[in-house]
Amino acid sequence: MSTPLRIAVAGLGTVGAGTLRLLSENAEAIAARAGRAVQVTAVSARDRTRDRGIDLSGYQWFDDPVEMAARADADVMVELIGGSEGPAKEAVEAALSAGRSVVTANKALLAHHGTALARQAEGAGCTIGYEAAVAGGIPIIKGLREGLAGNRISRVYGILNGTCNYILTQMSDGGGPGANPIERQDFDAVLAEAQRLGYAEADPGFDIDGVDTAHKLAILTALAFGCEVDFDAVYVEGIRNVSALDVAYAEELGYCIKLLGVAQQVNGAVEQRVHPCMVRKGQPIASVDGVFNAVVADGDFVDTTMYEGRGAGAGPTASAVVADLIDIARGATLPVFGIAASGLRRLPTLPMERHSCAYYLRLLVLDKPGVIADVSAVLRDAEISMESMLQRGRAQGEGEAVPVIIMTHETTEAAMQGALARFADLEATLEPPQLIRIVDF
Ligand SMILES: NC(=O)C1=CN([C@@H]2O[C@H](COP(=O)(O)OP(=O)(O)OC[C@H]3O[C@@H](n4cnc5c(N)ncnc54)[C@H](O)[C@@H]3O)[C@@H](O)[C@H]2O)C=CC1
Ligand SMILES: N[C@@H](CC=O)C(=O)O
Ligand code: NA
Repeated sequence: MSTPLRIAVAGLGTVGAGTLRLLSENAEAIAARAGRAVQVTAVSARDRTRDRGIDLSGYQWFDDPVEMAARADADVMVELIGGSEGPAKEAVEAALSAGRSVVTANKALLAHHGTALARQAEGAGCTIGYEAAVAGGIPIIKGLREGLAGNRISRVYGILNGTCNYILTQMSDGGGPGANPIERQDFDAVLAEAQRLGYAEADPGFDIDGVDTAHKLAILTALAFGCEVDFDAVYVEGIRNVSALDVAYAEELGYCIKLLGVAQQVNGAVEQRVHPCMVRKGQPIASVDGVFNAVVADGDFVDTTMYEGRGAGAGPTASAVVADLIDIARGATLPVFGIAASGLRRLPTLPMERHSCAYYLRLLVLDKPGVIADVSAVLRDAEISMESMLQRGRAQGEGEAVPVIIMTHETTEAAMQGALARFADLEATLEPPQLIRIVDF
C-alpha cells in the first residue's frame, strides 16, 4: 500500500471528535477504499486538557490552528472550528498557501468567502472538500457535482437545518408516538435539547434565524448553477415567530410547517430565499422530520431527485468529512464548485418583491362587528383573492381577541407587503399579522 494521507485536524468539538472516532473505528475499511491509510498527525483545539474520550497522545499538538495549517507534517488540513472569519478562515488560507488541500464543515466560511477560497485552492493545485458543510451526512455535494453533472439544474431546495426541523417537529404532533405538542413557552427547552445533541451552531441564533440555512443555500446555488457564491443575495427569515398556534392551524388545514431554502433560475436571474413554508401533507418533503434534512434538485434530463438523511450531529457530519478525505487520498481534485472557479458566473438576483405564491395569514383581531369586513377590504384593495377564512369560536366577550386565519390565492410579495402594512393600521388588529408562504411543490 502507498504512503498514508497525513491529516491535521483543527477543532475537536462535536464534529472534530466524531471524525477522529470514525477514522479510528473504520480505519481498515477507509484504507481499503482510499488505497492507503488516512492518518491523523496533528490536532489543534482551544483546550488541550479537556477529556474528549479520545487518546490524543500520538498526535502533534498545536495551540494555534493557523500555525498548524502552515507547519504541520500533513497533506490535508481539516477545519472543524467554525465561523466565517478569524482562526478558521486564517487556517484555511494558510493551508492552501502551503499547498495543502482542505476539508471543512464550515458553511459560514464558504458562504462568505467560497469563491475566493475556491480560486486560491485551484490556483495552488489543491481542492476544498465541504460535503459536511451542507445537509450533514447527505452526499448532496457529490450528488450535484458528480451524479447530476450532465444536467442543467433549474431548481434546488430543501430542509437544510437539522436544529430547526427538530424544533418544528417537536412543536407538531410528529414528535414521536405519544408525544405532546410542545407549547410556545417550551421553544427554548427544545432548542436546549438540540444543543445537547450537538445539532446547533455555537450561536444557535444562526439556526433559528435562518442564517445557517442561507449559508448552505448559497453554497448549493453556486454548485447547481455554476455561479459565484452570493450569500448577500439570499432573502432570509427564520422560525423565531412560528407559534404552536400556527403549527396547529397548519395541521388542521392539511399542511406542516418547514423551514426551506429555495434557489431557482427564473429567466436568467437567480432567486434565493429562506423562510418558513406551509408544505402540503403527502408531499415527500413534508414527512422529513426531526434532525433529518432533505434536498430536492430538478435537472433537465434526470427530472426531480430527492436526497434525505441526517443533517447534523457527530456521526453523520463525520461521515461526510471522511468521504472527502477518501476522495483526496484517491487523488481526486475536482473543481470546488463543479466548474473552474475562474469560470463561475455572476448572475443577476431576482428580488423577493417579485416572488409570487399563496399565503397563510394569522391575524389577532378584536371580536366585534365589522372587523371581518375591514380585513376583507384590505385584501380586496390589494387585489388579493382569499381562498378561505377560518375563525374558531368566539372570544369570551365582545371586544376580546380572536385569531383569524386566511389562506389566499397566489399573489405577489409586493401586494402582500402592502396589505400587511394596511392591516397594521386597522384599529382592531392587535399584533403584526403572521405570514407563512405556501409552497406548491
Ligand atoms: N454540529 C454539527 O452537527 C455540524 C457542524 N457543522 C460545522 O462544523 C464546524 C464545527 O462544529 P461543531 O463541532 O459543532 O462545533 P464545536 O463548538 O463543538 O467545536 C468547535 C471546536 O473548535 C475549537 N476551536 C474554537 N476556536 C478555536 C481556536 N481559536 N483554535 C483552535 N481551536 C478552536 C473548539 O475548541 C472546539 O474543539 C462548524 O463550522 C459547524 O458549523 C457542520 C455540520 C454539522
Ligand atoms: N446547526 C446545523 C448543523 C449542521 O449543519 C443544523 O442544525 O443543521
Ligand atoms: Na452533505
